[in-house]
Amino acid sequence: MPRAVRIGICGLGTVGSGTLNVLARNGREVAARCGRALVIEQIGARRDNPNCDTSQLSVTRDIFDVASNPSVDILVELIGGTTVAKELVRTAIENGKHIVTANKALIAEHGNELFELAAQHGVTIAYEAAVAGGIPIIKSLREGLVGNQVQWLAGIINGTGNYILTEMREKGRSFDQALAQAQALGYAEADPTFDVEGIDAAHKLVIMASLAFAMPLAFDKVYTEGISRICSEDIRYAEELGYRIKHLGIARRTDKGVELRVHPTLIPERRLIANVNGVMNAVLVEGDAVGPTLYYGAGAGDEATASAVIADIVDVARTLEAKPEQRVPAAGVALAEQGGTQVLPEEDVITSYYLRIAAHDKPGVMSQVATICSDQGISIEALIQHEPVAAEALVPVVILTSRADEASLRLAVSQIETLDTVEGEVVRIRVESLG
Ligand SMILES: NC(=O)c1ccc[n+]([C@@H]2O[C@H](COP(=O)([O-])OP(=O)(O)OC[C@H]3O[C@@H](n4cnc5c(N)ncnc54)[C@H](O)[C@@H]3O)[C@@H](O)[C@H]2O)c1
Ligand SMILES: N[C@@H](CCO)C(=O)O
Ligand code: NA
Repeated sequence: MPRAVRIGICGLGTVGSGTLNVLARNGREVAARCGRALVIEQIGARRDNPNCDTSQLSVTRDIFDVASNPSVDILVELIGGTTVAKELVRTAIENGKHIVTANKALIAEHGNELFELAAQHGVTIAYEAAVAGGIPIIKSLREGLVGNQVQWLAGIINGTGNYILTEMREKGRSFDQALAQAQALGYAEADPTFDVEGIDAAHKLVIMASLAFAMPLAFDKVYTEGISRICSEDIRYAEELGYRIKHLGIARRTDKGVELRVHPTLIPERRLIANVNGVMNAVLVEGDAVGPTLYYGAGAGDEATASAVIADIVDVARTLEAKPEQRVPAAGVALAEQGGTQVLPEEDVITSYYLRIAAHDKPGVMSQVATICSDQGISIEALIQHEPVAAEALVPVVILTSRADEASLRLAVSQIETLDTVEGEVVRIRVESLG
């Protein structure tokens, strides 16, 4: 029997406490599967967490004690953020420790540099919990789909955002009420604007894209749009047209580069992914050999995320004595084998659009809108016009367009907004068939 693997856990919040609790419950079976004992050598936590029991464990208030503890083999970083966390991970790597992290911000923004450092020191960085919580999507992309050229992937990869959209649609809750609930349940980031403005999803998207397309992490190149401007009437009108609004991260291989985008999206309601609700996440991956595959599960929460953290601990533990080149590379390929980061400019992305126009109830509006669209090569595929709620009130006109490039659509929208018969900004949301 190989010697026990010694684990140091930094951060005892939602995920840290969840990890301790799952290990306390399932540790024996996990160790049996791993083929070696798992010992929690040290915990680094600012304060005790009443949700877990550390009375039998060695706890330090200084997380850097864990990074320099010669008895720790694997440092599990669960503090979040990109400043102290980066310093902690760098220090631990320089001290020869393997890293397990749930921190997508850290990997997305500093992964290129940290992978390089880890390679120099012959250690690995595992980050399954960083994307889609408990769903083993990193392992699927990096190992299960290794025989494929991934064509595209699309995912609901922020549990908080999906929870908010679901609560708004199903229970008529306000955006703010639903967000407060997601925070109380431990789903939201320390700064919840990361969730609602799409930053967290962008972090996760680039991590998946780097694995799917063997490219360096390119967080600064993701087009990012959040859900904070989605209102309940758009959710309702989308339903009338047979669609659901979901916040998607999409990465697609094209001849001109890789599309990397996060934005609210109308999806046909018959698609499985359109029916992924609450905190659940789902990622669709289209491989050239396998075809479409779908991964579904809890994208956030203490024990669901702990499931991924523990899977990583076991992966690292199983290859603790292996030579670095015998391990699955953290980036999916050796860093020298990564291709370029040619990302398609947003102006060139082609999709259909949902447009909502607030129009005065006067003859001729529709023909003016149709002419503007047709001048840009855009046709109108569906249209619904609602009754004004009161005499003189504005009429919501909802349009689904044909596929158009972003630049043409922008031009059409700006012309529609200048019409005398139209008030305010046109609401526009991309539409994807995902078929
Ligand atoms: N909550 C989830 O569902 C979830 C899911 C997947 C990934 N993540 C990621 O996991 C990480 C942790 O998230 P969380 O939800 O557990 O956050 P959290 O805020 O609940 O926990 C973080 C803990 O780290 C501690 N901490 C921060 N800086 C510290 C320092 N310098 N020294 C000692 N302790 C320090 C905090 O006091 C807190 O207890 C983040 O990177 C997050 O993005 C969270
Ligand atoms: N805040 C994140 C946690 C999981 O990464 C979410 O809501 O999806
Ligand atoms: Na995961």
